[in-house]
Amino acid sequence: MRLLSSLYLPLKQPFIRKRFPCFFHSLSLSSLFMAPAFEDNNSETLPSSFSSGSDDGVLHKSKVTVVGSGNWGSVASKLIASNTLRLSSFHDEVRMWVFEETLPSGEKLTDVINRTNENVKYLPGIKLGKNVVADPDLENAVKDANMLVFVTPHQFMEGICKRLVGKVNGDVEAISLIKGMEVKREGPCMISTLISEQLGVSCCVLMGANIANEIAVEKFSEATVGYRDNREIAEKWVQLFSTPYFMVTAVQDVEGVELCGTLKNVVAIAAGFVDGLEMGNNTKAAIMRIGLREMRAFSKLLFSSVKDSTFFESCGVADLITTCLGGRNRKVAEAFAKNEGKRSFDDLEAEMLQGQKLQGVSTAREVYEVLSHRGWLELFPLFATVHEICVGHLPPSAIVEYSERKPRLSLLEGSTQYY
Ligand SMILES: NC(=O)C1=CN([C@@H]2O[C@H](COP(=O)(O)OP(=O)(O)OC[C@H]3O[C@@H](n4cnc5c(N)ncnc54)[C@H](O)[C@@H]3O)[C@@H](O)[C@H]2O)C=CC1
Ligand SMILES: O=C(CO)COP(=O)(O)O
Repeated sequence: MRLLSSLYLPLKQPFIRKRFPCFFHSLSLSSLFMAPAFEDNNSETLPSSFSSGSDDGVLHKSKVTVVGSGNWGSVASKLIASNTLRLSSFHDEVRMWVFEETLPSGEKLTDVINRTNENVKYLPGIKLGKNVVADPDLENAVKDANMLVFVTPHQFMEGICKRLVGKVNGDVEAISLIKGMEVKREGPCMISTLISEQLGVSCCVLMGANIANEIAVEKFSEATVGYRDNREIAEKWVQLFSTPYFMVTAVQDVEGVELCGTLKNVVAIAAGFVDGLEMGNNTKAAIMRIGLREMRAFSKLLFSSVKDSTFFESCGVADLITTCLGGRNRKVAEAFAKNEGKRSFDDLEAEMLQGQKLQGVSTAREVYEVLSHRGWLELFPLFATVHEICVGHLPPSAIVEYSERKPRLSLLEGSTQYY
């Protein structure tokens, strides 16, 4: 923790010291040996307006609503709520929209969250902060907000956006924490684009190596905000999420950041197959390496603006690693392979995740649709094979057999055109 935090000292120190004096009291490590961490021009950490204390004397307070209350949605609400209490530029209250459900006790989830200050279903044992107010009414939850944080499983976002058309304030800024995409007749559509287009708002993204249960107990992690052109807004999102144990960096590459978060879930499914078949660490590392290459190639084919350096941020290689080691996609894919594909992902998801949702299986299907439609299947053997295994066209063991398909492999390995 001390070592990781010191990575940020040269740029973040003034702000962090001002806000969290106790945390930094004991930090005195020289950061000299960390210098390479700042050589990358793609990373833009907190700028001066942020570090000079922009919360002081601000006339207009921002009101935050979190749309979503699953595992990550609840942790995001906790992070945000700790900051809105501290920073005078935000209203204290954080409204959290809850997809209402009745618990086995007969009580409504929303009532229990508001009574106990805990999301007993999706994040049991963690206090969210007394200023988090659960609200089952979507329109009511967003009506006064000017900062909207979207964090639901991606398959529900189209419906949510439709319900919100014309219901959000004119001055709203949005951010998506959602890892996934939609595929429409016109082609792939990132969730941040869906939000922007449907609601007429600008939308940043926040992705990273962020297994929610670890952040819930305040274990150190990093995250990446991706923004399009408005750096001030990106600063505000960084401010809203940053804590001593959650270090946020902003990069000007929305598509790159969002595609990293989206595509790593497909690679995590592949890693789970490898684990289920007990193929060992070397095989898993090979899958991760090839997966990272396909992530980068796919992203750059879709958006030429995507930056290579984004793949070295938390949203890139770090998220890939953590998800392939400890994520839900990996875990359920492991069980799928152990059962030799005889039990469906839907079944296993319901049994193992108790209401939490996988994103990797549907993302593999969505990616496959894009690959088929554009004639790119041969270029992305890992992505294609993951989908074919998920739908039962290939056995889980095919996850390493694809490399024997010589034309595919030679394209993947030899091509400089796409990499
Ligand atoms: N859990 C994690 O560790 C992380 C998750 N994410 C991403 O965050 C996004 C949200 O995931 P989680 O918060 O973990 O959710 P989750 O998978 O824990 O929970 C599922 C959520 O979906 C809701 N839901 C069920 N049916 C619905 C419907 N018809 N309409 C709307 N909502 C419905 C449930 O009420 C619940 O809040 C996903 O894209 C995920 O990839 C990103 C980083 C970490
Ligand atoms: O996105 C995640 C970690 O950054 C969580 O991944 P899983 O959905 O596979 O748990």
